[in-house]
Amino acid sequence: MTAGLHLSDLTLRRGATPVFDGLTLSLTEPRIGLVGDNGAGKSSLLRLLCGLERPQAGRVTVDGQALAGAPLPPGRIGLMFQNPDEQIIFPTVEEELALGPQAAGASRRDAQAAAREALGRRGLADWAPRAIASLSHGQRQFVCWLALDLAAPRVRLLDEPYASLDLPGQAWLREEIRRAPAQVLVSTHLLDPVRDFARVLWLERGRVRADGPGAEVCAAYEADVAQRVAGRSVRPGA
Ligand SMILES: Nc1ncnc2c1ncn2[C@@H]1O[C@H](COP(=O)(O)OP(=O)(O)OP(=O)(O)O)[C@@H](O)[C@H]1O
Repeated sequence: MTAGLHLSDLTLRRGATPVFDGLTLSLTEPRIGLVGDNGAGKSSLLRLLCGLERPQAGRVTVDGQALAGAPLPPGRIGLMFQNPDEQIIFPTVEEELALGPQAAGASRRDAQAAAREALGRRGLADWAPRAIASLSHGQRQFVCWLALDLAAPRVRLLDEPYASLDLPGQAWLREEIRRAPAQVLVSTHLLDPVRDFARVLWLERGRVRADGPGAEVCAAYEADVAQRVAGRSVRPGA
């Protein structure tokens, strides 16, 4: 088995818009960051890696198994969506968190107990019966992370998980990611959470502009943005 995520010669188009054209990557490091401007292709890459998006050409394998065709065994790979409302399907926190353990074979009762235990361990016991609709956007992002943690896939893909989190929430999630017994890929516009990652990819219009240690790649991206700002050549989603 070839452990990790491998993309070979991948082409993705959306209508007339080319997103990736012949992208080849091997992603095996335990922590990988994805940075880049709006529209660079970060979400598309994560969606391809978990099979939510099908390429027009090329191949994606997860731990040696091709994504096309049969679904992956449960527990292999999971996505924390950029928008929590696209991820959450149940009306209460406890029900949502119980989904992962139930899918892995736990009884409803044991799954709900696991959900309460996970919340209690984090000082959030009172969240169990709460209606999702009563939570803020950032609080829903916590729920999405906890749901992924309880589902415990070997690979976790996080799409802008810091987007709505306050400073304590960002610190909390960084620590959760640090301790997670899984390979974690994080797409983010906040660079600090990935600066110390062994590997960060800077995507630019569907291509890898830089690939290397987080500190170096983040500094290069910041320098490029500073140069564009100084040259008045910034525009949204460049
Ligand atoms: N639903 C869609 N329909 C058509 N084109 C899309 C759709 N979603 C994204 N795209 C296009 O695909 C390309 C890659 O978008 P993607 O969402 O992957 O970028 P991103 O790097 O995640 O951006 P952001 O930082 O804004 O989340 C862009 O050109 C974008 O306009």
